Amino acid sequence: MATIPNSLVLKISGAKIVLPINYHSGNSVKTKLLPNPKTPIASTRKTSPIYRPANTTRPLQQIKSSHMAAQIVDSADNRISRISSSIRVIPDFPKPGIMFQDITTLLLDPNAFKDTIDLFVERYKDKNINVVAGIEARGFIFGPPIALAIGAKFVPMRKPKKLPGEVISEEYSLEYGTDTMEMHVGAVQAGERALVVDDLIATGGTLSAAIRLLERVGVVVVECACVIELPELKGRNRLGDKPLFVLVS
Ligand SMILES: O=P(O)(O)OC[C@H]1O[C@H](OP(=O)(O)OP(=O)(O)O)[C@H](O)[C@@H]1O
Ligand SMILES: Nc1ncnc2[nH]cnc12
Repeated sequence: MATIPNSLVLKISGAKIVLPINYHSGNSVKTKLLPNPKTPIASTRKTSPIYRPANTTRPLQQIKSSHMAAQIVDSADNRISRISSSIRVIPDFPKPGIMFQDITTLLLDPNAFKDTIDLFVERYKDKNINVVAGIEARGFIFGPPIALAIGAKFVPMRKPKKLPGEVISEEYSLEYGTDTMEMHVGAVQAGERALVVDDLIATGGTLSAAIRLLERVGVVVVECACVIELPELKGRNRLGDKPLFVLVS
């Protein structure tokens, strides 16, 4: 059986350089090793939304629409374009027709990851926030560094049957079916001020469940923050009067 190479070895001036080879095919993603996002790759984020035909494209759009409440990211801030271009889009994952916004390539680029956290910290450091509520799973990546930097506690909002203590739960609707989010009883106190963090808002069902869960116990939800918004899905309409701050849409 033929062996498929997983790296390319170059010798330049006596130095040996090993370059990983990435394999992509159809809707099964066979990535041996993810590329450094600084390396130009065809699938780097040039289009955004999912849940629309995988062959439609539109130019990258940064945050500047007036209808987006309280969004003061300077569109001239080139950190936003670096963050945007470090997010990889995988067509047809996890199923045909979906353009999956893959933030793992952003995490491979320490500058883009740091810029992402810095932009959130700059926005929230003086907002008297006591709680950063992070949504499983990808909200657990961005939430904790923000919480540490602004001096807030981190509270995980988890999928069912993951938290060992007593929980309160909130059911929410997905595009197909329902899911449940849980939070430990006693993790937050009435009157505390929370920021809800996730990587992405699509239909808004997940963030709206997190808001309900926190408000049920008297927490003030100051804002929701995501790296990515899929605006076509109008998820922010499900957040009621809660402001949503996003870096890339
Ligand atoms: O706005 P919505 O339509 O509710 O979708 C957004 C949610 O979907 C993704 O999580 P997913 O449910 O795929 O879970 P995962 O992070 O554990 O993969 C994403 O990380 C958000 O949490
Ligand atoms: N298009 C998408 N990419 C990544 N995560 C998602 N969650 C919901 N839609 C998504």
